[in-house]
Amino acid sequence: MLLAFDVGNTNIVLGVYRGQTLLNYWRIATDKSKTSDEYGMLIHQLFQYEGLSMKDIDDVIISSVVPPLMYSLQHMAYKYCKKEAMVVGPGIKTGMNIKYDNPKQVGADRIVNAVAAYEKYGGPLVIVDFGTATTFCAVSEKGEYLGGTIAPGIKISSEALFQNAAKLPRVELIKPGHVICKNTVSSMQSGIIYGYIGLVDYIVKRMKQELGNHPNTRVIATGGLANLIASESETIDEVNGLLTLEGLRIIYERNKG
Ligand SMILES: Nc1ncnc2c1ncn2[C@@H]1O[C@H](COP(=O)(O)OP(=O)(O)O)[C@@H](O)[C@H]1O
Ligand SMILES: CC(C)(COP(=O)(O)O)[C@@H](O)C(=O)NCCC(=O)O
Ligand SMILES: [K+]
Repeated sequence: MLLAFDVGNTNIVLGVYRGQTLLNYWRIATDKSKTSDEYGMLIHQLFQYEGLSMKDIDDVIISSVVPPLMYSLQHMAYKYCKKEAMVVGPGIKTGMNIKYDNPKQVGADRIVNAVAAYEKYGGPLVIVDFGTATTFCAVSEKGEYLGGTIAPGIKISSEALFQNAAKLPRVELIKPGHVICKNTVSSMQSGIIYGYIGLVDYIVKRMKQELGNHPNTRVIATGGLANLIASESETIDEVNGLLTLEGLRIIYERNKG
């Protein structure tokens, strides 16, 4: 079995594959203060609950955009799975030509998403990942990673309103159904969610233009808050919440000894 980790700034998504089949996946909080033993025990319990054993893990792959957590997770893999983790980064074949000024600068999660989406849907592609930040990535018809856009995430945008304006409360991220709102909470919900739908559709439209208005450009959304926006966005074709785990499995296959 393969144990795959997608370490984001808010959540770690981990999944277990037997061959190409995803047996289970879980979402746990990203906590920079947790030790390798704490992660080991947490994962041990998640496994146990599903009748799985960490002793059956043959390989571990990690993609992370949170460098301070790498030591704990790598050490956890070593101690509890007896495996050296494969880490998405320099030296790993992704099969994708990265056209960033400095390819090492691109977040590993963005490349992993692009690999999975290109494998599944072909190019050209736009991938939108609604995480702590919202990232947009463009992939060419030939499968080159062309670059993209990084915007403040939905949750952190709404937290910023709450934290910086004394009379604005923390609000639940639900759609109020209209934009002429008659109270503070729905006015904020409208600004955050409908504002965000506008942001997404505008960036995607511009990205499609820069991709040459190719008629077959597909737009795939992923990440914790994808469904909230995708349901009213005019540009998102499909939500695939498991894109990052799928990309990790594919990259593992391309690099295993
Ligand atoms: N299933 C879910 N339903 C609603 N919100 C979610 C869900 N999963 C994650 N979130 C929220 O979505 C945001 C982004 O989550 P995630 O995609 O895990 O981010 P990251 O990859 O940056 O860790 C977070 O604010 C998180 O609280
Ligand atoms: C843009 C990100 C913060 C998104 O991370 P996430 O929201 O998934 O936690 C991450 O991909 C990152 O740190 N990227 C490095 C900068 C870049 O991609 O150009
Ligand atoms: K992510």
